[in-house]
Amino acid sequence: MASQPEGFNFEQMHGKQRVRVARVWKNKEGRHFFVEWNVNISLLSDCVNAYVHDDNSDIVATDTMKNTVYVKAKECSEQVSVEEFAILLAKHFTSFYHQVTHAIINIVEKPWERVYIDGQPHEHGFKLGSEKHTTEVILKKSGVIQLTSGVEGLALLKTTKSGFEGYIRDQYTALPETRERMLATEVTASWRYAYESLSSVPQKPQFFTDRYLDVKKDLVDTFYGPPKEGVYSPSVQNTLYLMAKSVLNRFPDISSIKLKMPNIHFLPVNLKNKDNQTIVKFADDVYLPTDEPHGSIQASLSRFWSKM
Ligand SMILES: O=c1[nH]c(=O)c2[nH]c(=O)[nH]c2[nH]1
Repeated sequence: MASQPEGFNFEQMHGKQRVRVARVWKNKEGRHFFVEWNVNISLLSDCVNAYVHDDNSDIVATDTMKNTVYVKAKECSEQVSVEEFAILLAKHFTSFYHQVTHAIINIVEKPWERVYIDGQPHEHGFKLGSEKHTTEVILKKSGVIQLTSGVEGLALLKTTKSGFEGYIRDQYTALPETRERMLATEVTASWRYAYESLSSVPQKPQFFTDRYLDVKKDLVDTFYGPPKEGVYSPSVQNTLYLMAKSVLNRFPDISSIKLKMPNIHFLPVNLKNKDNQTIVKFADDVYLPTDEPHGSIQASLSRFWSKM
């Protein structure tokens, strides 16, 4: 929220970060459903008087914001997706408080998954998976919405069908060109939905959870290619682009996608002993895994116009 106290340009917002909540739902058959969320709230309201004077009368206390997360979780009698929960919080803050003009809600869902015992789904047992489902909702009082979903920590690796050739070679270059290498990354993706107003957001229960799983599958399938033959990657850049393009081609209600794909290096191992005899000669088999330094490659792709 921008304002001009005492002739200055001034921007401010306040909120509560890292509000952790877990919620259990039980169906009639006795099956339990479980989520754990880490919620970040930022509210924009005209509370310049709190900064400039000692007048807090326009402030929603951040402690109140924290309590609201638990009240709203309690009120969700049916299971909701992380996107739906972010939207209902944003709706609450922008409608309940006349002072609040915008709400920004970010949530990261911890990847608890139902456990399977001897192939059978457990009724109330969960284990921690790997990648995390994220969302961001920016809602204005008018109902104008920006809805983004994403995935964090999606670790992917393939042991062949990757190379890197034809790059600038100069006196600083040591890297040999190759058509045979390991390709490993940890994808962070966020995609923006084209829904522009609260009233156009799909209401179907679990719509956004299904969409999250479908987008993730599309990203993963494009990275690997078909199970038998795979697909050759000439660079992380090209693979990233194909992944982003595939998502936009498949999902008309997604208007843009941003991908971060660090190039996590596995270094070939070649070892000589003290007498200069080779004891390990690399043949695309023994690697030194590293996590730093790593290449950092990121891009975003968006439509010129919405397909919806
Ligand atoms: O796919 C790659 N992209 C790069 O930009 C790069 N740079 C590098 O050293 N190795 C690679 N690999």
